[in-house]
This record gives sequence, C-alpha cells and structure tokens, in this order.
Amino acid sequence: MREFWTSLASLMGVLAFCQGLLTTIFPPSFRYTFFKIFNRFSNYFSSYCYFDITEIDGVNTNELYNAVQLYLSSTAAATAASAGRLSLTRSLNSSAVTFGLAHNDTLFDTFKGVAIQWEHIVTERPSQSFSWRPVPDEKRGFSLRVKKSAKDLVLGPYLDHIMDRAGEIRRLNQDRYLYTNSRGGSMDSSRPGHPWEAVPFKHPSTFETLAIDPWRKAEIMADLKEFSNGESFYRATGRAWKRGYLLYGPPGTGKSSMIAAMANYLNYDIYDLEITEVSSNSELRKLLMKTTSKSIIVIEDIDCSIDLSDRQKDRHKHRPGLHHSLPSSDDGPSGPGSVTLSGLLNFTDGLWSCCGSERIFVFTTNHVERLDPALLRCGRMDMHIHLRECSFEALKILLRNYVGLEEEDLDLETVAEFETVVEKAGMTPADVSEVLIRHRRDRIKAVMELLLELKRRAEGGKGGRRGGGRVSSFEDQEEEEKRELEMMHINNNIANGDDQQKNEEKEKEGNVVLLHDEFYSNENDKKSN
Ligand SMILES: Nc1ncnc2c1ncn2[C@@H]1O[C@H](COP(=O)(O)OP(=O)(O)OP(=O)(O)O)[C@@H](O)[C@H]1O
Ligand SMILES: [Mg+2]
Repeated sequence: MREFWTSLASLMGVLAFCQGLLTTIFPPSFRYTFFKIFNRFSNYFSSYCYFDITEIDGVNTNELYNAVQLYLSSTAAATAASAGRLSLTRSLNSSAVTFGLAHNDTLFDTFKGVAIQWEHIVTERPSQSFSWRPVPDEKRGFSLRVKKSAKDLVLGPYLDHIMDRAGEIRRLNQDRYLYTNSRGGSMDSSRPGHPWEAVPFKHPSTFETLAIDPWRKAEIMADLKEFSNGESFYRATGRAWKRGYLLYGPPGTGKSSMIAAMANYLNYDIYDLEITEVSSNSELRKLLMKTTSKSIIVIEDIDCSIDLSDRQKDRHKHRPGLHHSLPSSDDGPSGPGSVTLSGLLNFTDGLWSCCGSERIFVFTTNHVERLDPALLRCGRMDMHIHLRECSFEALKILLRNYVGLEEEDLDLETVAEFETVVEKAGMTPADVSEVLIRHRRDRIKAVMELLLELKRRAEGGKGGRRGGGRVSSFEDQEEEEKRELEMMHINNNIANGDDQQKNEEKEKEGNVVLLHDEFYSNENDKKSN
C-alpha cells in the first residue's frame, strides 16, 4: 500500500514539473494553441457535441438561460422520481412549487426520439475590480450534450420548443388580472397613462361550480378548448384568432359567473370594459390595442351600455345638419356614452380587432331581443348561450355544491317532486342558492325549504308561472320588489317621525332581508286568498 502512495506522489511530482516546464519554456499563446488543437483532436473522435448557455451574456441577462431554467423545471417535475437531486423554489404569492436542477447536477430529456443531456454548472466567479452593475457571485450556466447527428434538430426545433414551453409556464405561474377602464386612465403610479386599471383576479367560479345542464357545459368547454388550441386552424383559414360569446338570460342565471369560469378554465386575464366610461370610438380602439393576448374582453349588459339603434340611424346621427356639428373625424362625437354601434362593431370585427391574438369577446344582456342583428352575426358573436332558470340537472349541481347532497342521497319521492316542480317554478340558480345558503347548516331543512319554495312558486307565487306562462318577467318583479320595499320604508318613516327614524335607521338596514321575505309571504298569502 505504501508503495502505491509513493509512486502516486512521484507521478504528481513529475506532472507538476512538466506543467512548470511548459509554463516557463512555452509562451501563453503557444500553450493556448496547443490546448485548442488538443481539444479539436479529441472532439473529432467524440460522437457528441456540447453547447454552453451562460446566465449572463456579456452584460445582458441571457433570455435563453431563463427559458431553459423554466423548461427544465417542468421536465424536472415530470422526472422528479428518477432525478437524483432537485432544488425547490416557491415565489411570493405563487401557489406553485418550482423544481429546478441542483448545482452541478444532470438531467436527461428526449425530443423527437433524441436523447439530450443537460448539466447545470455553477462555479465561483473570480472577484471583479469594477462593474457597472452588480453581478452574481456565482457563474451559472447550462451545458447541453447531444449526439452530433442531432445537432440541427437541437439548435432549431428543440430550442424553439423550449422558448414556447417556457412562455407557457411563465403565463401559468403568473397571477391573472382583472382589468377595468376608467376615465383619465390608470391611477397606478407605476403605469402612468395606461388606460386599464388592474387587480389580481381571484374569482372562485369554475365550470364545476356552475349550475347549467351538463351537456351544455361540455359543449361550451369543448368550444373554448378548441379555440385556445386552434392557432394553426385560424392561421390556415386566414381568420383572426378571436371568438365571440353572447351570454343572455334573466338576472341571476350565471352570466357573470360563467365569464369567471371561462377565465379560470383557460387561464386568461379579463378586461371588463365599462363602455359608458369611453368617450369616443377612437378611445375604444386604443383600449383594445392595450389589451394582451390570452384574454377575455367583457362588456356586461350591452343593451344598457350603448345606444343599439341600427347603423343607418347611427350614420344619420353624425351627418351635418341633422344633429350637433359634424365631428372633426369619422370618430363620432366625444363625451360620456358617445361610442356608437358601428364603433362597437369595428371593435369586435374590424381590422383593429386583430391586433394581438387569442382573444375572446363576451357580451352579456338580459334582453337579447334588443340587440342589433349586426352585433349577433357569426364572426362577431359566434356562440349564443342562453342561461335560463334552474333545470333539474342544474338543481342537482347546486344541491351537491351547497349542501353536499347527491341525487342518491334523496328518497325517490323527493326527487320526483323536485323534478315535477323545478321547471314550473322558474327559479334562477341565484334564487336557489340563496335558499340553500340560508339553511346550509341543516341539510334536510335546506332540501325541505327549497322544495317548499319551488312548490310555492310553481303554484303561482313569487317569480312562478301560472297556467304555464310567466306571471311577469323577473326584472319587472325585481323592480316591483324594490318599489314595495321603498314604499314600506316611506310609510314607516311617516308613522314613526323623523327623529325616531334616525335612531332606528341601523336596525332597519339589518332587517331588509327579513322585510323582503315577509313581504313575499304576505304577498303569497294575499294571492292564495
Ligand atoms: N348557473 C349558476 N351556477 C351557479 N351559481 C349561480 C348560477 N347562476 C347564478 N349563480 C349564483 O348567483 C349569483 C349571481 O349570479 P351572476 O352574477 O353570475 O348572475 P348574472 O346572470 O350575471 O346576473 P345579472 O344579469 O344580474 O348580472 C352568483 O354569485 C352565483 O353564486
Ligand atoms: Mg352579471
């Protein structure tokens, strides 16, 4: 053993001597050329080639390094079980843990049948005398090893694939935003002059929680998925990569909830366009230009936001002599509510609507009959979705979500009763969920109360149908409710006197829901008498 150590020590000594000799005898330029030739020689006989991707390229951050890091984080996650050591990170406000290659560790990836080896190389950076900007203490980089025969595949399609995948991961990890426009632009000092104000979007509505007929739900989800995966289709057909959905139906049937579910399903941002805050058609265009791709642009209650008189009238409105003076451009007059129907049509379908891509337009209304046919045509509103009062299928979803009851948990008689009355009652999902929330601590009571309410309405009570036809529209009834409540307040105020009213104001506010219910039970009593 001792002999082995002695010979090793002498070998090291000889090597050190040779190195010293090389350094002293041969000048640096000669040594450099020697090692270059030596490397070339060894590479010539190797079947692999290597590519280094350093974190900092000169003075700039290398975008490819960041992309590779993100890409390998998802590959590492997929191979977490087989990889030896992974580093885990979780950034502030993010719900996802990111995997990464630990320092000087290796990972294997395959692309189109080609094996690729990645190594994360971290070395200490020699201390620098001066730098314009702070640089990390460590020199980081990835080394890629691949067979020489696959070099072209790696430098072309594989690196493109990495960049695309990294972009996708970045988007999924990012917080999504709900944007809204306000007159004068964003108040956020970090985005001066930006027309959209943003808040993180955290709406809990999903397609699972949405109570609509399952076949309809599946149809909408498939349409959305097809749209988001349809880049090549839209390119091949020469169509702008956008789609329009019109959601219509009575209040409380889930139009806004569906928009949130769509955004959560596709991971898109939402731009909630308040059209009454837009002062001209050109401002509308500018707003559109400032939206990003992979987003849903929403105009709620479109019939209330804009004068939907036809385009003919629209044109007359802007002709000299007919109304106010002619505007200086074809932009129409400016000021609150000055966006015209043609401005809106251009917004959804004109040349400007194609700036950016992968965008969904959603309009909602309670009165589809009030909309101009031009707005409804395919290409603008491609899919018309009618959200209606609760069906039996939708009711089952609400029972499951709110009180955790499946159809099998109910006895056959109750199920049959629900089935008979639910369509006739014409209750909206919002009404049904209200009853269930009120009694959610006692599931049996919740079911009984819901059944009672449905029967009451089916027999012609609040919001119900009588003889197969609607008593009145829901909106009318809501208006009626509000008027009656106001009347009750006024009567109370008169009876109690002003001073007393001030003292009792708080108490009454808390009782509004109760008064509302009492009002209905009184109304129903009156009707049944
Ligand atoms: N189809 C539904 N599925 C699940 N929940 C619903 C549904 N419809 C309504 N709701 C519940 O009722 C509430 C009101 O619904 P939402 O605001 O989506 O109705 P809307 O159709 O947009 O009404 P409006 O026309 O007044 O804007 C929501 O908070 C949601 O919880
Ligand atoms: Mg709504």
